[in-house]
Amino acid sequence: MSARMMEDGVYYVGSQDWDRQIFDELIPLPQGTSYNSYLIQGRDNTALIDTVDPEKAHELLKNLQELELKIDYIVSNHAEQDHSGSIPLILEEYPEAVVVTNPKCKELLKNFLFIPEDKFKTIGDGDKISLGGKTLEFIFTPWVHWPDTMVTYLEENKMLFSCDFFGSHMATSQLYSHENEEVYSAAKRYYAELMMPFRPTIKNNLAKISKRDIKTIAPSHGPIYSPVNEIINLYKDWISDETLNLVVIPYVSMHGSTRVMVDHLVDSLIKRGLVVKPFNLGHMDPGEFLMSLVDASTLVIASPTVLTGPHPLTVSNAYLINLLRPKLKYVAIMGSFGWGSRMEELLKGQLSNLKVEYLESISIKGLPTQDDLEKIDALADEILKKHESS
Ligand SMILES: Cc1cc2nc3c(=O)[nH]c(=O)nc-3n(C[C@H](O)[C@H](O)[C@H](O)COP(=O)(O)O)c2cc1C
Repeated sequence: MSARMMEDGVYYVGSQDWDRQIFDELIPLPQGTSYNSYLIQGRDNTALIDTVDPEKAHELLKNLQELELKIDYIVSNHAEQDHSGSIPLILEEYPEAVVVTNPKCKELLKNFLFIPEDKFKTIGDGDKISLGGKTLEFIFTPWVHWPDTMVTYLEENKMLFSCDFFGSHMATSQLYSHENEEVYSAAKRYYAELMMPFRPTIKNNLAKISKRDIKTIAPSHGPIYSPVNEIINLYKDWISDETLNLVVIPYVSMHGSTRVMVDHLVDSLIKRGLVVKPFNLGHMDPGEFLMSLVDASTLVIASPTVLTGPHPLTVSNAYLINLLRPKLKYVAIMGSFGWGSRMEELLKGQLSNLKVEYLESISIKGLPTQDDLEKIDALADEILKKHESS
């Protein structure tokens, strides 16, 4: 994508990555992604806000060359390489530029990219730099999602350059959220995959940045938000303690017995008026699964026993759930085994970060009998009771 003027003296100079399919070797990208970089031209000085993934450095450079401007400052909001990785190249091309960042980000940039000490201008929380008619304020937002994360506020334009905060993985020719409503679902996916563990710090930092009058939020991935109310309200909702009347059931079944249990539970919950989302861990979109955990009240993990413990797919997903710390209220474990199992004990040990109430587990030898199915109905009754009371 070529450089695009957003407002007088503010340009989009980033890159759309239409082809990228996976991020961090972990997160599938059904809509690609973008690395957003912005150029702000003041009367006296020019600042580049973040760069792009090194894979796309040539596009950033082309966009900057089109504009034929000098660069005095490269503001680095966050040291992760998808934003900072092209800084060394930009420093080579624009040797007069200095990297403006906070002390934590500076240390990381030195470690990741070998940027020399004399290339930095270190700023503190709330510090400002005037470019001449354009004033940049730096607001530290630690742990959204790394210790170094900060945002940059352009006072005159009421624009917040939020880096990963409010980001979405989406390649699109439509630069603004009002042109592409899909951004809100992509932003929820991004929140679920990256931001969910940082709910408490997001809460504080949202309050901190909300003290500014913000007309536009320009993140470093995905479309730009203008107006900003909808994304801010969605974030408030996601980080709140409120959960929905939703039961999420990740399951695995090798020979069908656990599957019979899951199918019965799904029917039983639907009959009781609950919303249910089953996910076959062997065939699911992990992003959809994690999005469902943003709002769910109850998680029921269903797995057969394999070599005394849960199936390895269950183990890896339980590990991820524990890291992401969704705001679940209730968890139940169920599954089929052959002769002896430690699945319940091992899974509970894996989920130690979750502040949840455990409902009674259901372990069944082989294929469920009529009695076993009644136990599953009793679990559905219990879930309904819990949801009604909370
Ligand atoms: C590779 C493998 C290892 C197993 N290990 C155990 C075990 O350690 N303990 C046990 O009780 N059952 C074990 N089983 C038996 C399964 O737990 C049992 O067949 C169960 O009913 C499978 O549920 P499913 O039909 O949902 O796959 C094992 C099965 C397989 C295929």
